[in-house]
Amino acid sequence: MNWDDTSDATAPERLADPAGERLVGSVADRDDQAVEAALRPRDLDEFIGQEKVREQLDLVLKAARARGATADHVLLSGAPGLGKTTLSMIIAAEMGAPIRITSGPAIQHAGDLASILSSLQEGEVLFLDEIHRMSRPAEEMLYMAMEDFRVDVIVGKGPGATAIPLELPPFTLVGATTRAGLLPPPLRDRFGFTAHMEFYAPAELERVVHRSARLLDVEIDTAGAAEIAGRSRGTPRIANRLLRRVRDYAQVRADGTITREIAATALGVYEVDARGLDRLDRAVLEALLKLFGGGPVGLSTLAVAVGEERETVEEVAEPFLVREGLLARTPRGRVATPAAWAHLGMVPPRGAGPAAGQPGLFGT
Ligand SMILES: Nc1ncnc2c1ncn2[C@@H]1O[C@H](COP(=O)(O)OP(=O)(O)OP(=O)(O)O)[C@@H](O)[C@H]1O
Ligand SMILES: [Mg+2]
Repeated sequence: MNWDDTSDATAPERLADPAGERLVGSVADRDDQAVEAALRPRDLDEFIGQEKVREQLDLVLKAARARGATADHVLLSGAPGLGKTTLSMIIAAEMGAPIRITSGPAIQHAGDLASILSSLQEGEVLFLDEIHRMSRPAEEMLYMAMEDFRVDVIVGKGPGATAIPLELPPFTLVGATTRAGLLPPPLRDRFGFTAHMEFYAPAELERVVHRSARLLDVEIDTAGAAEIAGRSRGTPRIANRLLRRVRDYAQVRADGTITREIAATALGVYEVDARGLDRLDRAVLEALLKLFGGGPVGLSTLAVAVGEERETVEEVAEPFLVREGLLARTPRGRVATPAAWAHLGMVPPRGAGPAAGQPGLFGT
C-alpha cells in the first residue's frame, strides 16, 4: 500500500520545475500553451513515433468502432510533454466523440466528479489529467463509474444519509499520469488498455520539428532540424519550444532560414548545449568533475557547490543526467560516468573518479 502515503507527493517535477523558468523544462509554460493547440496532431496517422502505442491504440479503437461500442478506458503514462493530452484528443477524434477535459487536482470532492459524470453523453471521452492527484473519495467513486457505469450519490448527512444509485451512459475514461507508480492498483486495474509513452528517438523528433516548422511557416533544412532534435531531450514539447527560439534568432540575425549553424548558434545563446543540457545541468556536472574529481560526493555537498537547493539538483537536473548516462546515483554518493568527462571535454585524473570510487562499475 505504498501508494497510500505518497498521495501528497504531488509530482515534484511540477513543483521543482516551475513553468517558464527553463528552456529545456518539460512542463508546459504559458508560451507553450498558446501554440500547442495549433501544433497538436489531430489523428493517429499524424501522431509521430510511439509506434507500439499507436498500433495498439489503433486496434483498440478500430475494434470498438466496428462493434459500435464505446472504447475501453485508456491510461496514458509518461513524462511531461510526450503527448498524453494530444493522444487523448486523438482518441476522441478517432471515435467521433466529444471530449470533456478535467484534472485530478480540479476534483476536490466526490460531488465534483459525480456532477461531471452525470452530465456525460453516451460515448463521450472524459480526459482526466494528473489522475494520480485525485482525492480519495473521488477515486473510489470513479472505480464504480468505470466498472458499472453507475455512481452512488449521497443525499443527506449523518445516520440519515442515503445513497441514491445513478445510472451513467457508457463513456470512455482517458486518464493521464506522469507517475503511474502512484496510482492505486484498483484504479490501474480498471483500465482496459495502458499506454506507456517513451522518450522519442532523435529521428522522430526531427520529424516533429519539420512538421511544426511547416505549420509555423518556418524554413528549415534537414541538418537544422536534426540539430534542434538532438538538443530536445527526447521530448516533442521541448523540440517545439527550441524551434520557436531558433526561429526568433533566424529572423533577427539571419534571413529566417534555419540551418545547422543557425540552430547551433541560437541554442548556444540560450545555453542549451549539443546534448540538450542547460546551464544548471552543466553546472552540476562541472562541479562534480572539477571540484570532486568525478565523485562519489553527497547530494547536499554537490548542491551547495552549485549554489542550488538539494531538491533542485535532485529533481530538476539529475533525472536527465542519469537518463543520459552522465551521472550515477550510488549509495556512496553521486558519481560521474566516463561519458560525463567526455561530454565536458575533460580527462579523468588517474586514480580518481568512478574507477577508484566504484571499482569495475563502469568497466573502467
Ligand atoms: N507524437 C507527437 N507528434 C507530434 N507532436 C507531438 C507528439 N507528441 C506531442 N507533440 C507535441 O508536443 C506538445 C506537448 O504534448 P502534450 O501536451 O500532449 O504532452 P503531455 O504528455 O500531455 O504533457 P503534460 O504531462 O505536461 O500534460 C503538443 O503541443 C504537441 O504538439
Ligand atoms: Mg497534458
